[in-house]
Amino acid sequence: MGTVLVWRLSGVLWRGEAWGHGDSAVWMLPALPSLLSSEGTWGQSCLDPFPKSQPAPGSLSSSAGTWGQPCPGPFPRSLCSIGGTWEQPCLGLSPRCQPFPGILSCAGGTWGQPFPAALPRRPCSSLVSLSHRLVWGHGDSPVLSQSPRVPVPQISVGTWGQPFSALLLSPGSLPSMRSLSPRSHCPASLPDIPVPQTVRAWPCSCSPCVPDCPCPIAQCGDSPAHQGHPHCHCSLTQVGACASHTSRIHPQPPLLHVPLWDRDGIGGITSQWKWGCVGPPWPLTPFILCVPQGKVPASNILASAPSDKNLDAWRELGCRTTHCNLEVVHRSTLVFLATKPHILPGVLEEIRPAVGSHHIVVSLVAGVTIQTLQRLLPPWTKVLRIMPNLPCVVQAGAMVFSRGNNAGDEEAALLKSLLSSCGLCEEVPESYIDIHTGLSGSGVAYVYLFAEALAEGAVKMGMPGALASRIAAQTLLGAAKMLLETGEHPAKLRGDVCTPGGTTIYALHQLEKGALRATVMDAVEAATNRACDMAKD
Ligand SMILES: NC(=O)C1=CN([C@@H]2O[C@H](COP(=O)(O)OP(=O)(O)OC[C@H]3O[C@@H](n4cnc5c(N)ncnc54)[C@H](O)[C@@H]3O)[C@@H](O)[C@H]2O)C=CC1
Ligand SMILES: O=C(O)[C@@H]1CCC=N1
Repeated sequence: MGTVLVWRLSGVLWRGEAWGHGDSAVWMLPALPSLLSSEGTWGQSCLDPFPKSQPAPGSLSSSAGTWGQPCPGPFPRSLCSIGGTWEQPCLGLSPRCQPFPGILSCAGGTWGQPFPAALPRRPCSSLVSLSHRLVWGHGDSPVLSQSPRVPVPQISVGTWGQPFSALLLSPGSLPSMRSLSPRSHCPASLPDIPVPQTVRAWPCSCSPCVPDCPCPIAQCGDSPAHQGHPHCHCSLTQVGACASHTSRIHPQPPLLHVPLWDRDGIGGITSQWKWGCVGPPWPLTPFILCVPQGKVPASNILASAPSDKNLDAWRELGCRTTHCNLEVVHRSTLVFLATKPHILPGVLEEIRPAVGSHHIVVSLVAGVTIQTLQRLLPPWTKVLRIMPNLPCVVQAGAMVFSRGNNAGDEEAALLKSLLSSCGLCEEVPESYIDIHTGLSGSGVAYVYLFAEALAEGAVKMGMPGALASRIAAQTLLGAAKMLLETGEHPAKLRGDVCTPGGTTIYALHQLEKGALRATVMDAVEAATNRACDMAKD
């Protein structure tokens, strides 16, 4: 339990209860909405440099002291996160704070227990929005289970590395731990999360050490993208030759030897292939997953979502479903991410500990860049980003995709081969993906609007609505088919329709007066910009 203390803050004397652990002693001031440390705010961006000594006698939680006891010595830079326990001095590198909220005790560790794996070294996050989740802030990571050893007096809403909210809950109002856990839906039989078991130097090529290495990323260790970079061929000997590398630690991918897939060459997928889909919209994803084409048996597809809303429809197709995202990752090798964009970071944080080097993760989430996906997933993850459109459902879709650092020709060819049955599928530079979203992913909706308007015009002139809709759709289909089959520019085909002085040119005149062309261009631009902006949200 914390100690009751009087503390001077900004010239005002406060009586508060002090408690804390990890990088900072924390002064919990009942009168204030946040947890304040003497040199900062709990959970806010770390002070840099971090104070090396405790600010006052009676402060808490040093490596040598215990919770709630005065600190007998200098404050350590941080408590242990690699190779030791929370309440022992750090044995290795320690991050100052975790950027990702909600990671459970650093991928598998428990409160007061040794951590099984290295933690990612990343800068502290700046002040960002609150997580929706309730967490215990502790040490370098939020912890979702109550420590039996440390009677933390309060829980607050927030996450490590992020500001705590004004709300402090009393112990009596604590929700049950089960409801706090993102894994609460997971079956008890779920295998252990395969966290990396070893920590050793990863072959790397910091430019000061190995200037001729083709790896383009200079800042080894500080850049997640560097770790396991496919173009990095330096040997461990070279790494060892570099004094500045000896202290660098890179996580290794989990040592899993799961057969990837049985196939007869690229694209010859057999029924062994295991697909997973986290956050499945209906009906787009199952059709992208080739269920109707029989490329992948429905029973090999496992989809997860928190509610049954969309899952019912998946089950009707014969797919398996679960409410546990981790289960999808555990049981699949190809994992599609298809949640709404704002949900995705939380989902990545949840599945991250289970992602191994055998997984191929394909995101179809609009606006979320490969860089973001790679940052939020382990450094060895093979990431691809794809943007489909709704007509994939009738095998007349238009898709583009790009690959991340670890995805090679094989993964790209595999994806293309599988998804080609849903329509056009092209690999493009990533910068085209947002444009494709504006042109085609969203573009389908503009065309539907146009189809609706065509039909309504006909209804206004006296045609029954159902017939008008069918004719409008057939008109669009035929016009699109001619574009594709003749290869002509649309302006040429439009000219072919216009009889001089006839009906079409009168209609086109009206459309030009309504600025149809400029409006549609504006629409594509708006959707593209929105996709770019979503990446920054
Ligand atoms: N609808 C379309 O035509 C296209 C959609 N997309 C992308 O597909 C994604 C889904 O879009 P919508 O069609 O609006 O989807 P939706 O709302 O139909 O589906 C989202 C799914 O995510 C599930 N979900 C919510 N929270 C979750 C969690 N924590 N874990 C796992 N699943 C969770 C929901 O239950 C739902 O099944 C978006 O990222 C969008 O950008 C991409 C291209 C086209
Ligand atoms: O409206 C959206 O954000 C998604 C992306 C493309 C189509 N629908």
